Amino acid sequence: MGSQDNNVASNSFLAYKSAKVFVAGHRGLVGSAIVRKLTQLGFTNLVLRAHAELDLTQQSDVEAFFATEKPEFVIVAAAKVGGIHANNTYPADFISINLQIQTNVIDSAYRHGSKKLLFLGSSCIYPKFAPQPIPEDALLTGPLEPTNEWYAIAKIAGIKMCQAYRIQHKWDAISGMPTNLYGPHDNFHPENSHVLPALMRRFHEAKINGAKEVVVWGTGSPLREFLHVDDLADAVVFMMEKYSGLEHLNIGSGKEVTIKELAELMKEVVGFEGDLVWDATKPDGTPRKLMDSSKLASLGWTPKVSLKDGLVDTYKWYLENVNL
Ligand SMILES: NC(=O)C1=CN([C@@H]2O[C@H](COP(=O)(O)OP(=O)(O)OC[C@H]3O[C@@H](n4cnc5c(N)ncnc54)[C@H](OP(=O)(O)O)[C@@H]3O)[C@@H](O)[C@H]2O)C=CC1
Ligand SMILES: C[C@H]1O[C@H](OP(=O)(O)OP(=O)(O)OC[C@H]2O[C@@H](n3cnc4c(=O)[nH]c(N)nc43)[C@H](O)[C@@H]2O)[C@@H](O)[C@@H](O)C1=O
Repeated sequence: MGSQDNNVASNSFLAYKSAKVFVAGHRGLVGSAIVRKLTQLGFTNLVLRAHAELDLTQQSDVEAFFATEKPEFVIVAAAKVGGIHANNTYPADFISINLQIQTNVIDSAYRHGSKKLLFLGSSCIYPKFAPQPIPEDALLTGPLEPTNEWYAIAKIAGIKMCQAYRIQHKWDAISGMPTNLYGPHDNFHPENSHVLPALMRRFHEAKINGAKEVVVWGTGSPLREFLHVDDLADAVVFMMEKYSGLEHLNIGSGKEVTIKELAELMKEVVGFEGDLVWDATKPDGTPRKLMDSSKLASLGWTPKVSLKDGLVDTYKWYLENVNL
């Protein structure tokens, strides 16, 4: 599969900065980074709706929105998102809300004439014991990681829906599968967030309160691949311009660290001087999920932000915006 699928008309994205672009989920970690990137590039006609203005689980509201606005390009960064604890605790929300949002948006975008849509999944779509680094064709080759299988099933359905609309309707719907992300506008909730923002907040509060130790979940041995959200936004724009194919594409940094290494680095960046205590009653989740992002690399995209620089940047943002 090349970067272009010959059966589907490919539309330049970057040539028309006045084109109407709907970024669903623009207040979240990913959506806000995409809006920053598009604004920097000179896009002048972004269509944005906060959750309170348009609930994307409501089919008739989504339908009315697309009928009125008719966006030419659509990027789906709205979803019910959370870390290992949230995924494990609210499986019904993760499967049902995500299926509803993506089904409503993808179908309405197609029927109201959008030229191209990019759907975002996640590296959790792959089997728990997939070969490492994980190639795109490992999808649906084995059982999923139980802590996030409900979310993963919804995301797999999103990939398949884009493929089905491409095959049946010759419509330019593509999918990107990002690895674990972080950066400005992340969710810093103490329990429901991902590991990186959770630890940033916990170390920061421990430093401010003079605590002697910080509790970190699990054993510290799982490996994770982190990508700064500005790199992800860059990859999304790159795919909108350069990629038109049936297969989803992995979007990763290619660099993995253990959770223990992440915790030590976070401790250094935040400036906490106490000890780490491991809570092995909390789940580790999948042992390793390094993605093979060589297909995206072969089209010409590479990440730029190192984990250390990204953590420093994110902590600065946290101090200025969250810790008021
Ligand atoms: N964060 C990560 O590590 C990764 C994220 N991704 C993917 O990137 C995408 C974005 O994730 P991320 O930015 O982290 O998530 P966030 O939770 O930061 O943002 C999601 C956005 O979607 C909005 N949203 C949720 N439900 C609805 C709804 N019913 N109607 C309208 N808007 C809604 C949220 O609004 P509100 O907060 O008001 O509900 C929020 O603005 C997701 O598809 C996710 O799977 C993939 C891999 C890793
Ligand atoms: C992006 C990705 O995100 C999720 O999968 P995950 O990678 O397992 O996510 P996580 O960031 O929550 O945990 C990573 C590791 O870190 C450990 N860990 C330590 N201390 C804390 C802590 O304080 N909070 C959290 N959340 N984890 C902690 C934790 O025990 C685990 O070993 C799914 O939503 C999945 O669907 C998905 O797509």
